[in-house]
Amino acid sequence: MTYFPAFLKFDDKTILIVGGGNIALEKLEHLLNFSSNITLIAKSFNDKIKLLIDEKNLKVFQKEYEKGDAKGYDVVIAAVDDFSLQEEIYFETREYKTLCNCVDLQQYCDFIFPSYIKRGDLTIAISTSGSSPAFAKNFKIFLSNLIPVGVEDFLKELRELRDTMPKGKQRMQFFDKKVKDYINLWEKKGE
Ligand SMILES: C[C@@]1(CC(=O)O)C2=NC(=C\c3[nH]c(c(CCC(=O)O)c3CC(=O)O)Cc3[nH]c(c(CC(=O)O)c3CCC(=O)O)/C=C3\N/C(=C\2)[C@@H](CCC(=O)O)[C@]3(C)CC(=O)O)/[C@H]1CCC(=O)O
Ligand SMILES: NC(=O)c1ccc[n+]([C@@H]2O[C@H](COP(=O)([O-])OP(=O)(O)OC[C@H]3O[C@@H](n4cnc5c(N)ncnc54)[C@H](O)[C@@H]3O)[C@@H](O)[C@H]2O)c1
Repeated sequence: MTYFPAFLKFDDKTILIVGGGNIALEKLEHLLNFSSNITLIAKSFNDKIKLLIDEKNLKVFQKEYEKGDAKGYDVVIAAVDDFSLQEEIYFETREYKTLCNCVDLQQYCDFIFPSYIKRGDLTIAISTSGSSPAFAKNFKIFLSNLIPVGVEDFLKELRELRDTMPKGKQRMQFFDKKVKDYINLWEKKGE
């Protein structure tokens, strides 16, 4: 199975994470970079996730998951250590047209989490389609070391110019050259 790579608008989505362990924490940390409208349900929460929940002032329900709890959310992450509950949550979300991610059951994922690098407006997302999350993570580290310091400032400059210059062929050629020059210079620095 290959996935369509897309960058989704998450800041207006309501997100539910079911689970309060290490994996729920990992998913929460990623999601907080893109949304703050996150609710959590779990029988228990570990200390690290509790700290983050308090710091970000998130909505929390310490309880056993019950059918119906996922209703009304745009996105649900089933991050519990219980495969049958993950499956149950997935089939429940079919009724609501909610996007679901089950941390152990890839066949029950509408989307999967990539490994990603974020430097200002530059985001590089890496997926192995689930073949090897360890590869995705380590390849991210490898790529991170290749990205020049200050790329976020260069992107800021490009955005400002793009907002002020009129659209058209000339602008397209200008940016193509400017970016090629930047990349050539950075390649030379790496020699
Ligand atoms: C990228 C990353 C993002 C994140 O978690 O946010 C992510 N997993 C990461 C780490 C990681 N996960 C696992 C290991 C142990 C080594 C190994 O197994 O390789 C390590 C490495 C480590 O932790 O060192 C174990 C694991 N992962 C999944 C299963 C279930 C299964 O395979 O059935 C099991 C087995 C559990 C077990 O063995 O019992 C499933 C998924 N994990 C995914 C994403 C999705 C596919 C991504 C892709 O490849 O495209 C997918 C399908 C669903 C999803 O989670 O959305 C994050 C790196 C973040 C970073 O640092 O950059
Ligand atoms: N997708 C990934 O990236 C990835 C990586 C490693 C592990 N995993 C899988 O993630 C799962 C979770 O791992 P973990 O380390 O976070 O486990 P954990 O034991 O630390 O946490 C499990 C959480 O689920 C909650 N929970 C369990 N049953 C519940 C219920 N009925 N209602 C409400 N909450 C309930 C517990 O209270 C706890 O907070 C494991 O099954 C593991 O195989 C996924």
